[in-house]
Amino acid sequence: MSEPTSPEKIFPVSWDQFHRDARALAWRISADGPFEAIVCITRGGLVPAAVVSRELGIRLIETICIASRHNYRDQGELMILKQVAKDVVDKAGGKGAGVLVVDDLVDTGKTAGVVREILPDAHFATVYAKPKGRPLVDTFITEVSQDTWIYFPWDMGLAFQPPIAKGPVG
Ligand SMILES: O=P(O)(O)OC[C@H]1O[C@H](OP(=O)(O)OP(=O)(O)O)[C@H](O)[C@@H]1O
Ligand SMILES: O=c1[nH]c(=O)c2nc[nH]c2[nH]1
Ligand SMILES: [Mg+2]
Repeated sequence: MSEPTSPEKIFPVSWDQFHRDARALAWRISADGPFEAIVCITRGGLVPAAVVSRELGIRLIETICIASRHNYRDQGELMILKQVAKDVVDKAGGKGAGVLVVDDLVDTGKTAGVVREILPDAHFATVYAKPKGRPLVDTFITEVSQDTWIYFPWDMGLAFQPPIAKGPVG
């Protein structure tokens, strides 16, 4: 994905906002359960999975470890570093029924597509969604345009902001 240049194409999310949105996601999927287990897509799915598991009382948490962006924003070859444990797949009749898959966002849908192949009957939930990936998730909270980059709170720190009247720096 190319770097978004105009300010309206950047979507920064604070911890507070992320917590509210993850909790809203839990509310939205609460009627679709009960779920026996959460499969969290690391690493981004770890944070919403913690919030959703607390809200819905789900204590069986499994991971599937996937990396697709090896140079921050550039999408490369998708690598599955760790598969879903067999007992979790088997628990769900082999296809994921009763399993909740959680990730922070769906962008191109590549990651969600790979996990769907493993757990086709699971319920897929992400906090944010972009249009290309949206058909691959069952529930999400906020949609942003495809050329927006979402900045998550764990990737950011406090920084000085030059006054608007000074114009762009550099
Ligand atoms: O819909 P896609 O185009 O596949 O992109 C979405 C995925 O990309 C990011 O993960 P990434 O692979 O960057 O790893 P991370 O979760 O460890 O940050 C994000 O957390 C999603 O899992
Ligand atoms: O921090 C991120 N923001 C995004 O918009 C995005 N899309 C894929 N992967 C992403 N990571
Ligand atoms: Mg991820």
